[in-house]
Amino acid sequence: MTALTQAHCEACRADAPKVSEQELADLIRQIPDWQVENRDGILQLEKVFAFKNFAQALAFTDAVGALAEAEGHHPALLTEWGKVTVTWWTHKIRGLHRNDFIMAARTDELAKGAKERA
Ligand SMILES: C[C@H](O)[C@H](O)[C@H]1CNC2=NC(N)=NC(=O)C2=N1
Repeated sequence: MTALTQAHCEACRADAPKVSEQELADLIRQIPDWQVENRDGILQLEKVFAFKNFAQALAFTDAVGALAEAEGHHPALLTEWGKVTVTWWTHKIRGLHRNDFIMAARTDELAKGAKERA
């Protein structure tokens, strides 16, 4: 299986299966800093990224947005002075798909790059 950071999203269909409990347990271990949130029965992956100021937070937001557009899979983004909250889930299936874990891992890669450029 391709490492999450090297993987790409598959086109997600409304009848795609959510990750099983076992898959969730295996996948969350690969992105240990992310929290699994349950919002109205919808499982989501969430992480807060810290930055020196708003400009860096905004630049990271733009980078995540570009990744989302490239992969056709989009997060919720809350951009504030010095921090960005990123939330991934698959709207079509109202839950978590492997795509969400791929995008969380690739979001971490972008954050590393953002901090190095700081
Ligand atoms: C038509 C478009 O490709 C779909 O609506 C995509 C867009 N981006 C998406 N992003 C996420 N997170 N979940 C989806 O179900 C989804 N569907």
